[in-house]
Amino acid sequence: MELIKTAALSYDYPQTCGLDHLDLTIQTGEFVCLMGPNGSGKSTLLRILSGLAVASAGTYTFDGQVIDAAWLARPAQRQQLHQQIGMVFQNTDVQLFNSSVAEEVAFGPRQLGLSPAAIDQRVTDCLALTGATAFRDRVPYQLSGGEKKRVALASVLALNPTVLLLDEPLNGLTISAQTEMLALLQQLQAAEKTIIMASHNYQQVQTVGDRFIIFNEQHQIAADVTQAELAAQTTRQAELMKL
Ligand SMILES: Nc1ncnc2c1ncn2[C@@H]1O[C@H](COP(=O)(O)OP(=O)(O)OP(=O)(O)O)[C@@H](O)[C@H]1O
Repeated sequence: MELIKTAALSYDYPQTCGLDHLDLTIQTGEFVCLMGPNGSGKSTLLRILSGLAVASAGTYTFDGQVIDAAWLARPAQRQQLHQQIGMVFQNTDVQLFNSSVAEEVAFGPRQLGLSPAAIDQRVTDCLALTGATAFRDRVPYQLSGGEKKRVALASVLALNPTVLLLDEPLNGLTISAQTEMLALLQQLQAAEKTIIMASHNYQQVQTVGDRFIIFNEQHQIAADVTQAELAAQTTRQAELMKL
């Protein structure tokens, strides 16, 4: 099913272009890797898809609904989108603000009005899933970068979103933690989540992504290819290895 669609979507920052005329369609259950040089627009696209930013021109449609400034201005609608689309930020410090890890993960489910027992169950499950159970009583702010990533993912999963947006989720993780994170994302895809992940590390993600959307320095899509298509494009692969 067509879940996400953008048509001629552009985004302008005050002094620079963020995205230039993007046309893309993402189906439910796909595992999409966004790749490309620094500043090419990957984070900007994730911010628009999550509803944190609004396109300067063109349209963004999620699950048949056009998401624009007017639609997002209604708090109930914005909350509905944020429940369906979870985002793990590149800088996890911006999303961790509670006094303990357990509180951090409980925050979203509490906003949804779940019972204390149901909240506790979600916290326990999501911490176990992300390998963060040992940090349950720690202060999120004092965790290492890699530990913060797991807690951020746990807090996003606690809302049971259908789409997961991840901005460089492997940064700051050890090699074994990167492998665990990718295995977890594949497990989530198998549970019918749609995964959209920005990454620099082609070597790490080449076997997990179904599809690779590659940006160029002009903030446009340079290529939109399946894993098999990319595997046959040796020059492009060599370029991605250098990112
Ligand atoms: N808050 C901002 N204010 C002004 N310009 C910005 C801002 N954020 C991003 N940009 C600019 O928009 C363009 C796209 O940036 P974006 O962060 O989306 O790229 P990216 O592909 O995610 O980069 P990276 O790989 O370095 O994270 C860049 O030219 C960047 O300098």
